[in-house]
Amino acid sequence: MKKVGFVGWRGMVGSVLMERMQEENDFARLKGKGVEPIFFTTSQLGQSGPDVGVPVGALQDAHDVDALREMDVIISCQGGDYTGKVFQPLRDSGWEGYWIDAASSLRMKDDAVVILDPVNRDVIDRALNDGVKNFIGGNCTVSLMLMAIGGLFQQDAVEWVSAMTYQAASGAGARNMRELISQMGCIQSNVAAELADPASAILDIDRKTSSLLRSADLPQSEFGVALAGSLIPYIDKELENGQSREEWKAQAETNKILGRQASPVPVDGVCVRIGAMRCHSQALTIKLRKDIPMADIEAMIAGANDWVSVVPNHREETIQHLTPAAVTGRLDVPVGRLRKLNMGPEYLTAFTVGDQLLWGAAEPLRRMLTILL
Ligand SMILES: NC(=O)C1=CN([C@@H]2O[C@H](COP(=O)(O)OP(=O)(O)OC[C@H]3O[C@@H](n4cnc5c(N)ncnc54)[C@H](OP(=O)(O)O)[C@@H]3O)[C@@H](O)[C@H]2O)C=CC1
Ligand SMILES: N[C@@H](CC(=O)OP(=O)(O)O)C(=O)O
Repeated sequence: MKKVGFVGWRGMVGSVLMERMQEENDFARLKGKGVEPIFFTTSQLGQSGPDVGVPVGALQDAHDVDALREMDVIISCQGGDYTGKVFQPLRDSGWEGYWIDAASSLRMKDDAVVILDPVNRDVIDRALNDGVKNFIGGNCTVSLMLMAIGGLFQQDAVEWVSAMTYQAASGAGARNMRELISQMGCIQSNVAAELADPASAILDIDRKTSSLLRSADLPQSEFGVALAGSLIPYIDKELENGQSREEWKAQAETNKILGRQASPVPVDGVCVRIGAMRCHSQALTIKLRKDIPMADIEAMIAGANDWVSVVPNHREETIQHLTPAAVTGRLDVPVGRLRKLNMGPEYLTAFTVGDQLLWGAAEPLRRMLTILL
């Protein structure tokens, strides 16, 4: 009997993975194929495993290399620190199973493939043929950009892309999502009396709110500053070249996913945290290699995979279908605001929204497991 080990299954990304696997009946399918799921923990050793519709044993120790060595496949949503501690000792012990990971630590290693199968199934299949054993989920923003405009890359129509992002609180973690809502609540309650009085002066409301946004009274232990009523134009660590690490990932991971590191397409922009819950949005400026008619561009984009759709570039359709509120919790990746820019017929703009916990994190891992088993 084959064994799949799950680590990090109760965290935010792991919970979405569990939800998706149950929605798709994956555990029953795996059971039918003689595959046993084993659940690991870093903090709840011996407690009962989750209810996933098939019997699972007690939780095992996620740091026990001997227990991990029994697995044919390990899927980790536990985070980069865990991968840093466990992955190499496990490989050094001679373990030859498949390692599937949500964390970024191993993404750029030569013996790892960044997985996004609707976009790079060919790269994944080649790697499997070549005996590659490490399959790592991509950065959420990059994966969602490629789900959206992968069709243009498929046709080699893209000379460069600039992605200006609007990233949700969930990308920073569960505690940050809670803090965003707490900030919103705090802002509202600070001016509740004025809001209840239609005669109150808007500039008084604004003054009180602005002062709260800059004060220590606003909950900000996670973000360090206000996100609600504001934004944060910096995500991840600072690099010496002036990019944030999140911005650096755009070109590095896009080209690795596409298997074109030898002739990379330049991708760059500014990554910004905004007060959305779990959908990342991106405004893209795309320099095409040549002038392509809009109808052909829309067909290339819409035909690339089963989840992308083109939203007509009209106000009503846009505000109904191209927002985090509309897309959250769904696998759909709408792309809209498509038009040529004043700069010339090779300059295309687009706006896209995607759930960063689904295609941005859990779904590529789930599908990789399905490819393997
Ligand atoms: N957040 C995101 O948007 C994305 C994250 N990733 C990557 O995925 C990895 C995991 O991220 P994320 O899911 O946000 O991490 P979480 O912090 O939500 O979960 C990580 C681990 O924390 C432990 N934990 C401790 N207390 C709790 C609690 N109360 N509820 C749930 N879990 C708890 C769990 O381990 P245990 O059960 O062993 O105690 C859990 O597996 C990271 O490497 C991240 O970089 C990748 C793409 C997007
Ligand atoms: N950095 C992303 C989330 C994330 O975890 O990215 P990565 O998997 O590349 O570390 C964000 O904040 O939105």
